[in-house]
Amino acid sequence: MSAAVTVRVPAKVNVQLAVGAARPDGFHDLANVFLAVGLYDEVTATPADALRVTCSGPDAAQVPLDTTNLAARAALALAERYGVDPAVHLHIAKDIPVAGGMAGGSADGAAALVACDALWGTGASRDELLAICAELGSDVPFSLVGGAALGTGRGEKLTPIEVGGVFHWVFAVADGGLSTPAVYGEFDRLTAGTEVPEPAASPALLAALRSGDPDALAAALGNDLQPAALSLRPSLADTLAAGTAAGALAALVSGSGPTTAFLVPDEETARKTADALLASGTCRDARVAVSPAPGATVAGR
Ligand SMILES: C[C@](O)(CO)[C@H](O)COP(=O)(O)OP(=O)(O)OC[C@H]1O[C@@H](n2ccc(N)nc2=O)[C@H](O)[C@@H]1O
Ligand SMILES: Nc1ncnc2c1ncn2[C@@H]1O[C@H](COP(=O)(O)OP(=O)(O)OP(=O)(O)O)[C@@H](O)[C@H]1O
Repeated sequence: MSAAVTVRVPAKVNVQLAVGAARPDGFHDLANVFLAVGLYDEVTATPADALRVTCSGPDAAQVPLDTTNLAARAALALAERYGVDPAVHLHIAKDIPVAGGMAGGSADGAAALVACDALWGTGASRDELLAICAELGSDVPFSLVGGAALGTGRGEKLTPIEVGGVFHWVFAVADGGLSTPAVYGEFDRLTAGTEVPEPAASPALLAALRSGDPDALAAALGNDLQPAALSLRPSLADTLAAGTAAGALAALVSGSGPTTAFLVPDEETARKTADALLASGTCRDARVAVSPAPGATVAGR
């Protein structure tokens, strides 16, 4: 057995993000329908003299390498809970857009947790790992489980959702990121003085996922953070329009943005839509991916 563990972990898109009013703790109750998509980071954990994080990939310069990195925080949380020395080198091979609303940091947190658990033989149960994930961030538990799930509470309480087929997506990567707290703050500003309804999962959306029917899913997609992301980054409207004109069934902001997501009927339309988005000059990159994708999985050791 080699003394290194590599874990592959997917990005996510929120096919429904229903946001309630701000809670006293500053978080928002959600009905958050997560779908894991096949864009992956890989985290490799290797024994070392001290905790160290490195990162490779086109966006690596934007990733913090100190203990604010969610991968480092995951290793520290696991080590503390099981009385292990957290001396580990975590290398992140980053392919998920950074600060793009696709849970890239959360993915690395979940992957590091699974990798360190395997490396250290802590024997943590799935529920114990999920509890650590929830402490690290609202999106982290979903990065661990993957597939599709409804997240309630602040998004950390998961119920698996059945998906009856493969969905094809294009993701337009924007220049620069958007801060998740800033987008929730803008949601609060835009909804101030209005009655924000209790968030609830859409039965039509759940049925569309179950049936695997992309037209039905296109009709049911929704993101309550989209007006806030567009308010902070008005140019995203041009990206949404370019993807729709290129033949996407539906277009929406991915989570807190600024990545935009385009649901397309098949692989060929995905490639054409990605080409058209790039040619439109309204995004920095366009990535093709399928869903659902498996959660954090040991890929090699
Ligand atoms: C937008 C989404 O990506 C959709 O899945 C998530 O709701 C964000 O999840 P995340 O990045 O894991 O967020 P966390 O690290 O838990 O919280 C960061 C900040 O986002 C805001 N936040 C997050 C989750 C939530 N349900 N309500 C919130 O208001 C809070 O200001 C919080 O301080
Ligand atoms: N491993 C990591 N990879 C990327 N960013 C990280 C990581 N750890 C911490 N961060 C910090 O988190 C911020 C948000 O990055 P991330 O890529 O997770 O955003 P996001 O995809 O918009 O998150 P979410 O969709 O969960 O709201 C970054 O600007 C960075 O400072």
